[in-house]
Amino acid sequence: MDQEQAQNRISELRQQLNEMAQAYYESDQPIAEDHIYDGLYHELVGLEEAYPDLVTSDSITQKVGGQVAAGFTKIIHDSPMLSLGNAFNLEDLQSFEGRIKKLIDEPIEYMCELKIDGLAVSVKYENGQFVQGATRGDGKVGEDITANLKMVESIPAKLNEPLTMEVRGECYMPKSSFVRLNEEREESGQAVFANPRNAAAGSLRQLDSAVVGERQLSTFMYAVANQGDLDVASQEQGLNALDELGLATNHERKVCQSIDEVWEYVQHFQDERPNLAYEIDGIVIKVNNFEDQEAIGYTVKAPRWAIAYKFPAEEAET
Ligand SMILES: NC(=O)c1cc2c(N)ncc(C(N)=O)c2s1
Repeated sequence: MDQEQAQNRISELRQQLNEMAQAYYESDQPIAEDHIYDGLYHELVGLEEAYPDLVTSDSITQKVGGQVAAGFTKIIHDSPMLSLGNAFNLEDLQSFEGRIKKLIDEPIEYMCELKIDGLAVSVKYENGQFVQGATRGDGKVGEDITANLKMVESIPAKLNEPLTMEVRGECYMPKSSFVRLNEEREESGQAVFANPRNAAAGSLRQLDSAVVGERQLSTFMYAVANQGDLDVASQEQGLNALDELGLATNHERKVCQSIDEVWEYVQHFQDERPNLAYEIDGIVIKVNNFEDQEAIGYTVKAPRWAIAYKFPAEEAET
């Protein structure tokens, strides 16, 4: 089923379910057997999970007992969750370095990290306790998914140190969990997810956090938004500190001394991609030293000291 077919079926289901609900809740004259209503409702929930872009706040699945559920409360991020500029070849990476060298005299060290194909999340700790989880949203305003992120095992409820800080990372569904989930959905006649990223997004948008617990989601944390109590001078030190605190980071990272070395890393993981337990869609390359990052600065929507190398789209499997 493609997105258009899904949209049509979703509209049909919403129309039918709204009529049934109105008859049931408002005129107390059910016009359909409960099991018919439940079947249609179950199909709609499955379709909306598989196509999170088609969920609308007025959908009956967002209502509890007849009125629109609060859904997720909005969270204004303390600092914006920025996007990344893109590079598509070695020349783009060399141009990236050229721009930086105009601003920084001494030799530049890069940190290369796998670009995880999931959902960006913000996780806040106060005195070491997990207190709030949010989606990226539009970068400035996200959704409070604290209850859902509490169900993600790799996000510790308590850090190894009583620190107050905000950490950001990617929540993803491992490939094996994605395959198993789609097999289960296929068997129960529900729409399958197109890819692990949609499956993670669909799961984290669930109002019922128990569902999240069944989905084997995981995370790789990759940035400290406000260093708070953390005393680190580089991305490398920052990630090592997150490891020591008990947070999950991705260990395929590498400090590189030149763009040529970055390019070798990029080529290696372009080949390694099918063997990873999770989907990646590129490599994130960052200036390692935090003082250099501050000197290089930001554009309106992205850091100048980082870039995302995007892998070419995979050939369709023949
Ligand atoms: N939009 C962003 O800033 C980022 C997005 C991602 C991503 N999807 N995966 C890994 C990293 C990383 N290791 O920094 C980043 S950074």
